[in-house]
Amino acid sequence: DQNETNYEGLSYNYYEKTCPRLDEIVRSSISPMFALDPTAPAALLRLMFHDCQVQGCDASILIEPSGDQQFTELDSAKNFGIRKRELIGSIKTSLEVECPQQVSCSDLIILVAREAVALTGGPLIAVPLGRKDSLSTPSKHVADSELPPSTADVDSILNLFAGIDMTIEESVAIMGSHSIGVTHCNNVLSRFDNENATNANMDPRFQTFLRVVCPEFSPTSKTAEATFVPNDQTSLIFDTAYYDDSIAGRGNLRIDSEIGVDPRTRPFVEAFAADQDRFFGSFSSAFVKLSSYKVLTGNNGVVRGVCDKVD
Ligand code: HEM
Ligand SMILES: [Ca+2]
Repeated sequence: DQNETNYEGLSYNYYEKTCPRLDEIVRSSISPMFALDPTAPAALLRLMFHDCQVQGCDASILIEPSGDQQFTELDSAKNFGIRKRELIGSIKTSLEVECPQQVSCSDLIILVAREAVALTGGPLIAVPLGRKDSLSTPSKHVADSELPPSTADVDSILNLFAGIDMTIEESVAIMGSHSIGVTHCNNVLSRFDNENATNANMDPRFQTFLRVVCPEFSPTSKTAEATFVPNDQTSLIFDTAYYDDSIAGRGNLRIDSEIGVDPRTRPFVEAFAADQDRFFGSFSSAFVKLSSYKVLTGNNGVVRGVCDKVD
């Protein structure tokens, strides 16, 4: 319930005294960056998921290699395509002027993801704050095991999100994140194998389109890693087109297609395709759950001075 002051140890007025203009500063810093690169909001929404999914929302994904710590989360192949992390660091730098040592990098990741949704046409989500950043060194191994593979199916994502206390409706709603952004060709090649379960519910004309854009046949080839397809028909706008595409067999990934046919998820895909308000409502509660996953609060973490280094 968003009216509660506390949620998982976080609160809706956490920076009221220590950084009262936080929301404005974040918005006015990020919106010119988004204007400069309209594909950046998608990158930052995905960044939130990939941070939260690996040892909780603790900004572990931002840590750069240093000293004897040579491998970081970014070295995991599951983090292929993660981009724009540097924008968090640059907002942190401007925040340090007005609110030195106050705002955690993990809260910034959430606030920026929230702006990414709002500024592309989605709901403006009230998010509870007060996360602390991790002190532990980041692990490629944990990223490998905790992030879903690009071939994930309905069973596996319902399991994953049930672990974050999401309903099936919320699980289908959070997948609506794929309403913005891109998928690189290396992640869609598995869907050309017509004997394979990964290409269930695929419109043959859509497959033809994908084959034209993604002609490389080795997923590790440089061409496959450099070319991409849009996530839905309106990939710069946060809307319900993702659900229309799913129903029509135009989903890029196995999960994008399968939610449109699986009897557990299809009713919600249809409901969201027909009712944007319902999608936005369910998305908002799912976003708060995901962004509160295993957070560090109080003395369990720190406020890093620089986002890409463990203090
Ligand atoms: C749990 C099942 C999920 C799977 C299997 C999955 C998989 C993927 C894959 C393979 C890509 C393409 C990356 C690339 O080729 O560059 C992608 C992109 C994306 N994902 Fe997911 N994802 C899942 C859930 C989520 C969630 C929960 C969110 C957000 C809360 C999210 C947000 C995004 C966004 C915004 C993009 C576009 C990124 C960009 O344009 O750079 N995904 N996802
Ligand atoms: Ca993390």
